[in-house]
Amino acid sequence: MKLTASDLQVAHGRTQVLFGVSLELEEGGSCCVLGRNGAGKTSLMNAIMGVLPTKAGRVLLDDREITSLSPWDRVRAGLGYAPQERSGFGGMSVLENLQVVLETRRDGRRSEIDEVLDLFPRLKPLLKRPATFLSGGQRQQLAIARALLTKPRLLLLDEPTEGIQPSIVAEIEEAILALRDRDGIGLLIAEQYVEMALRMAEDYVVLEAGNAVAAGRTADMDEAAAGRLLAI
Ligand SMILES: Nc1ncnc2c1ncn2[C@@H]1O[C@H](COP(=O)(O)OP(=O)(O)OP(=O)(O)O)[C@@H](O)[C@H]1O
Repeated sequence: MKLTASDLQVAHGRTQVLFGVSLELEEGGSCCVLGRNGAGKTSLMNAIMGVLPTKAGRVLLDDREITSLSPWDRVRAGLGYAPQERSGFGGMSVLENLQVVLETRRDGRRSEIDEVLDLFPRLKPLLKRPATFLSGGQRQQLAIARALLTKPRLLLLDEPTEGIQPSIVAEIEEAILALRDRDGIGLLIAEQYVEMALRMAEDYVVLEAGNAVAAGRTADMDEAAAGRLLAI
């Protein structure tokens, strides 16, 4: 499923935060949205998901315009989202958090929960634990697992390893790469660090103050120039 975002403009109240951002992601492709704090990465993800209204611009999945669809209809159209706040229901157990997502689908099979747990085995002994008592890394794994249970063809991940201890970061990266390379799921990843982008994505876009200021293939990235754009 191809994603096309063209000329997106987004405002929080009267403060405009995206000034016409475009990006394209081919079926099964992977793209990293790089930018320092406040550059607009989360706003871009939220606009693509329909969580945040757009002032102007369009979002297409293949040739279908989804700009006016609700977030839920975008999920049904094939987008999955693990947001930065790693939402989920804190008072509910890990298993219940997975079950409620599965139950939103008519064709959900119980075995799908086992499949996502195989990807994140660290969650297996924690199934009865309320989500609120998970560590940051475990909550991120739960957030990605929940997104996967919507059966996305394209997964949006907002800073999936931010603030997480290094040993779990490696596990999360490994799982994300398996989704890309084994399952062919497209990836759009918001990220602050160039090294992560180089490992996880074929394409990149750099946002600065709500504008896309550089883009290309990560293999051809001028790391020094990208680093300067991201330096505080
Ligand atoms: N709810 C809001 N109301 C007003 N301004 C907001 C709101 N959310 C974000 N902003 C502002 O919009 C701009 C872009 O924020 P956004 O969260 O999209 O950036 P980001 O690149 O994801 O940053 P971070 O890495 O800190 O998450 C920032 O200037 C931020 O202060």
